[in-house]
Amino acid sequence: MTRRSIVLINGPNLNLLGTREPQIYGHESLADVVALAKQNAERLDVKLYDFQSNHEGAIVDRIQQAREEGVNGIIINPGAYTHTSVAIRDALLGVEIPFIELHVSNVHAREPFRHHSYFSDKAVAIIVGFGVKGYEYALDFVATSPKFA
Ligand SMILES: O=C1C[C@@](O)(C(=O)O)C[C@@H](O)[C@@H]1O
Repeated sequence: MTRRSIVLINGPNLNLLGTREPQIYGHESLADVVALAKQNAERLDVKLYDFQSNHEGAIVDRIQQAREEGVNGIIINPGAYTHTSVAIRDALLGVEIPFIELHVSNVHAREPFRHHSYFSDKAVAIIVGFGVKGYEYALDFVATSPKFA
C-alpha cells in the first residue's frame, strides 16, 4: 500500500490567522496550525503538502499541480473565495481529487453572503465552526477514510 498524500490549501487572509478578528478566528497562527498538521501527518503516516495564497489563480494552479503529484485528497479553506469562486470549484472538479471544505468559523451563523458556498455540494465532507481544531479533524479523516484511499 502506498503512503497517502494530502494537500492543505488555505485561501485569502488565512495568513492572518491569530491576529485577524481573533473573536471569530481565534489566537492561533497559521504557522501553529500547519506545524501541528505536520506532526499529525507524521503520526498518521501521510505526506502533507501545505499551501496558502491570497490569489485565486495561484490556488487554481496548486490544485492542478496536485493531480501531477498523484495526491489522494485536498483539505481546502477557500476563505472568501468560498462565496465567489467558480474557477476554484472548476479546478477541484477538473482534477477529480476528493476534497474536504473547511471553515474555522460557523459561516451559517454569520452574514447571509457567507451562507452560500461554491464547494459544499461537491465536497466529501464539510467542517464548519470548530475553530482551528477543524484542521485536525479534517486531516484525521482524510488520512484514514476509504473515501481518500
Ligand atoms: O476568510 C474567511 C474564512 C472562512 O473561510 C473561515 O475559515 O471561517 C469563512 C469565510 O467566510 C471568510 O471569508
